[in-house]
Amino acid sequence: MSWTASGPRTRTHGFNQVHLTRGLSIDLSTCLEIEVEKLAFSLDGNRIIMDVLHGLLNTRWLQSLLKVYESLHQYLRKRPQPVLPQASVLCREVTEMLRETTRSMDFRELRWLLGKPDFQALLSAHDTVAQKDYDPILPPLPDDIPEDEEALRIVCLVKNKHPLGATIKRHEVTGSIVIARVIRGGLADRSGLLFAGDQLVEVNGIPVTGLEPEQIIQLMGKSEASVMFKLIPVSHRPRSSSQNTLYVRPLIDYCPQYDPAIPCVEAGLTFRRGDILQIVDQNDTLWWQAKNITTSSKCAGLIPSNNQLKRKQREFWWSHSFPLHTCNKSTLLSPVEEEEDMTIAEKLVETEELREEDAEFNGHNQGLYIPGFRRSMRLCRRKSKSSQLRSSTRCPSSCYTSTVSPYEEVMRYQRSPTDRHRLIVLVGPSGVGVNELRRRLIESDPDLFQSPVPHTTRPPNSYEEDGREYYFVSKETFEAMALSHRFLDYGQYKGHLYGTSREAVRLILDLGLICVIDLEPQRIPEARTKELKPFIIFIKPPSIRRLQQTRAKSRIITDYYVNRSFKEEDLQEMEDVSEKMLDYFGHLFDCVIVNDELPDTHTQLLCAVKRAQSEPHWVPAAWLNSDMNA
Ligand SMILES: Nc1ncnc2c1ncn2[C@@H]1O[C@H](COP(=O)(O)OP(=O)(O)OP(=O)(O)O)[C@@H](O)[C@H]1O
Repeated sequence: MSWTASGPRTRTHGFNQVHLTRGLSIDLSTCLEIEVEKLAFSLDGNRIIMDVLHGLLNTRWLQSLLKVYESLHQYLRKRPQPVLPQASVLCREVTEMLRETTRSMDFRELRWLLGKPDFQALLSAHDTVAQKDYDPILPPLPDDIPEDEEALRIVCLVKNKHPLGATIKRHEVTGSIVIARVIRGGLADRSGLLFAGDQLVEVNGIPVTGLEPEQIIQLMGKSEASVMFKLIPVSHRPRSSSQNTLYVRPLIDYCPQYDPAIPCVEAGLTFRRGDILQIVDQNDTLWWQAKNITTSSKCAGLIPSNNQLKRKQREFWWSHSFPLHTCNKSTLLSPVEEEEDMTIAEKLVETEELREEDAEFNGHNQGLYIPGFRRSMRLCRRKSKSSQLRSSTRCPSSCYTSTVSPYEEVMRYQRSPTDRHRLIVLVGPSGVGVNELRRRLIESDPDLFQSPVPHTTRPPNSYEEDGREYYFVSKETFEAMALSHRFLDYGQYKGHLYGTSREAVRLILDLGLICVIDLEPQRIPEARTKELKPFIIFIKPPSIRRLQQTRAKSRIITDYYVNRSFKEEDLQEMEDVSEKMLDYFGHLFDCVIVNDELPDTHTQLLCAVKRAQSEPHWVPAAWLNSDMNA
């Protein structure tokens, strides 16, 4: 059809004159065409608008949508009725008739076709729809239902592909079989007819007296569509707990299959460290019921209670021990330890070392000074990072787990525009690009992002200003600050102490800016406070192959005179350390970003930082409850 902007043609139907619901006298696309023609008239032939409208009308998707719409309309008008409600009966009759005339090959083939299981299934489906027979057929109720309804209850549950959602046990005193627990959200719970403590009398008409719980389970498994229970209701139903819903972040992995203590493995809930669990039932002191929000589990499952976990903490089903150890060295590194961290090669070339201000990026960029990027600061951090990661892997878990709850209570927190910004913490293996990304972030908007000025015991150089490159303090002052936990992290490099203080961070946050720091993962607990509400971003290396490709021209910061390029073993170590960090500290990371192509990573980081400040995230409940210590 050709379109002109010359005004209406001969057709005079108006869109609003066509009654769509009373049956389409013309089809919908014709109707729209007429409307567009009318518009052409009123738009005085505006060709551009008309072309747009015609283009739209002729798009494939709109045409398809209109076809669907019209088909549905036709269906609604016709309201098709089944020709006969029992096609399978007719099929049987035809098959019988064909049996009597078996001479012809065609008849035999037709009989074979009609008898095929898929054809029979098709007819059965047709009959179900034709008869609108969607309800399951329940077995008839027994005749001998006692008059006192509460004395005995008959419950018939229709099975589906999900488990029943209840466990049974033998009562310790009476020896009778009782419902041990009803799993929240499961079939039994949704029926509202089974309760913990109900005594089981019969299953599918078979008395359970003398049967073992396992035999009863088998009995239930045998019934196909439904299962019928005869029960003596529990006299005192436990009142459904009115506690507020509790959310926790487990600090361990848990797999019911490896827990010999769980009352029913099938009812157990698997979770990983760092998942978010919604605790829906705490009535049992040993086994709670929870849903895994992270894996979107619909039905609750059993998880060990806090007390149970603490009791079990040394048993083999702990797939990972919790890595944060209170015994981690909080004292300052001794010179001897520092010495140990240096390789032989580094010691040999010590005379050639760079002055720290000669580093590749020392904070000066186009008139803007960004503190915290000096070589000494970074190298001291790297040394303490590697030594502490080693010490945490050596240390037995018992020193920590005996004192810390295996579940951390969490809540949703969304920063309000009047709150201070959340502290942004970047974590990653050495060389992955944490400093590069931090620098790019700050340079992208220095009026919003800032890095705290570190403290050092090193004497200032002539060109340095106190409070710009560093806060220059005495060793005594530094040590006193460290002892009173005023540093988020600190370390020693070539006899001098370097550290990032809470005050320096606070100074930035108080200005309404976003403070960005990098931390070694062992120091994250120092920063996880109600005041700072840190958002922790893990910078992960890509695959070794991608590292080889992307880091071909990159330089690794060293003690040497020249920062050298990455060697194969550097890349491998980066991967290994990254795995370890994720393994030990993954549950503390709010976000993981793979640093593959630098510009992409920078964009992702920027988005993550914005989300941290404006979207809700799970945080420790202690950060939000005024009566809890944080
Ligand atoms: N995605 C990337 N592609 C290419 N080069 C990169 C990428 N990310 C970082 N680099 C480069 O890799 C080198 C090391 O990065 P950077 O100094 O930021 O590491 P780091 O994680 O801060 O290490 P450290 O903790 O040891 O100081 C730098 O030369 C940096 O420019």
